[in-house]
Amino acid sequence: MSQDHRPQPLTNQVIREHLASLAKPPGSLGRLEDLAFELCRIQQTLRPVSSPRKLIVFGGDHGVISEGVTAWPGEITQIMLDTIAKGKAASSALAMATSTSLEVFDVGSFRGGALRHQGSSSVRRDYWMLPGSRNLAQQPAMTVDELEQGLTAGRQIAREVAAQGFRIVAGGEMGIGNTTPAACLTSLICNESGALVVGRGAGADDETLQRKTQVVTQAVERARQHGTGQLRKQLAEVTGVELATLAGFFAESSQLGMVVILDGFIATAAALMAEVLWPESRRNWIAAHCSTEPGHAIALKFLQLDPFLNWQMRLGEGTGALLLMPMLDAACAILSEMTTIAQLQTELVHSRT
Ligand SMILES: O=C(O)c1ccc[n+]([C@@H]2O[C@H](COP(=O)([O-])O)[C@@H](O)[C@H]2O)c1
Ligand SMILES: Cc1cc2nc[nH]c2cc1C
Repeated sequence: MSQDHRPQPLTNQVIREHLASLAKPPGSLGRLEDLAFELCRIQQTLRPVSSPRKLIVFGGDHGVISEGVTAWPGEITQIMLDTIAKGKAASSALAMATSTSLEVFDVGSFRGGALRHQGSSSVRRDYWMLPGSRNLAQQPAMTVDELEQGLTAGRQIAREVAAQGFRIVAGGEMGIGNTTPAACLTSLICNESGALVVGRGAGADDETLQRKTQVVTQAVERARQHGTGQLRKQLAEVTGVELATLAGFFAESSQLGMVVILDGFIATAAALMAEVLWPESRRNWIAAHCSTEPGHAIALKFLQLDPFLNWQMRLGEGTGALLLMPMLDAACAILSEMTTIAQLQTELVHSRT
C-alpha cells in the first residue's frame, strides 16, 4: 500500500500545546501568545518569520468630496503620496523605524494621469487607472468594469510583492474623502445604518458629519436596490479606486500565503469587499488596531478579527499596521528562543539531587 507523504497540516491544537509548553505560566504572555498563534497558524510552522515585510500605500481621489463630506481639499491626496514616497510622512517614519519596505502607488488620484509619464517622483503610477471615483452621491462611483480593473491591479501588485520574497504585507491608503466610501461599504456589507458607521474622518465638523451621514445613507439605499445577486454592481456604486485595488491586493496576498496586516477603517472596508468577493480571504489576515472611526469596530467584528492595538489612531497610510511590526518580531522571538517547562522540570530534579 502506498503511503501518503504529504505534510500534515499543523493543527490549532498542536500550536496551542506548543505555546503552553514554553517556559512560562500558560497564557501569561497574553495577547502576544495570540499573535504568535496567528503567525504559526497562517505560516503553518512553529518557527514563523516576521520579515521580510512590506507596506504598500494605495492612493486615490473621490468625486464625492464635492458634496462637502471632508475637512480637506482633494489636492492633499497627491501631495501626501509624494510626501510618503519622499520619506517625510508618518508612514515613512514608522516604516523606517520598523524595518519595513514601503512602496507608494497612485492608482486613482485626480491628477495622476497627467503625472503618469513623469519619471521624477518615486510614487508609482504604472497602475493608475482613473482620475478619482465619481461622485457616489449622484451616480455609481465606478463601473463594474472599473471595479474589476482595480481588483485585478491589486492582485497583480500582490503577485509582484510575493515574487520579491516578502512574507508579511500590509496595505494602507491615502485618499481625501475615502472615509465616505469606506462607511458606505461597511454599512452595505455589515448591514448597519449609515449613522452607526459614519465618523469624522480626517476632522469633519458637526455640519460636515451630518451631510456625510445623509450621503452615505442615501447611496447605500441606492446600492441595495441592485439586490444581493448583483454584488459587483452594489460594490461599484459606493467604492473607490484605491479601495478596489486594496481589496484585490488583500485577497491575492492571502491566496499566495502571505501574512496580511490590516490597517485602519478604510483598509478594513476594502478587506470587507475582498471577503465578500473571495470568501475566506480573511484566514491570512491579522487586524493591527482599531481606529477611532466608529465603523471600524463593526467591520472587524463582521470579519471576526480581534484587533491587537487600541491606540486611538485614525491616520491611515498603513500607520496602525506598521505599529504592530515590532510585536510580530516579539512573537517570533518567543517561539524561536524560549526553552520549555519540561526543561525547567529537568533542572528542578537536578537541583534537588
Ligand atoms: O485609517 C483610519 O482609520 C482613518 C480614519 C480617518 C481618516 N483616515 C485618513 O484620512 C483620509 C480620509 O478622511 P476624510 O475625512 O477626508 O474622509 C484618508 O487619507 C485616510 O487615510 C484614516
Ligand atoms: C495631512 C493628511 C495626512 C494623511 N494621511 C492619511 N490621510 C491623511 C489626511 C491628511 C489631511
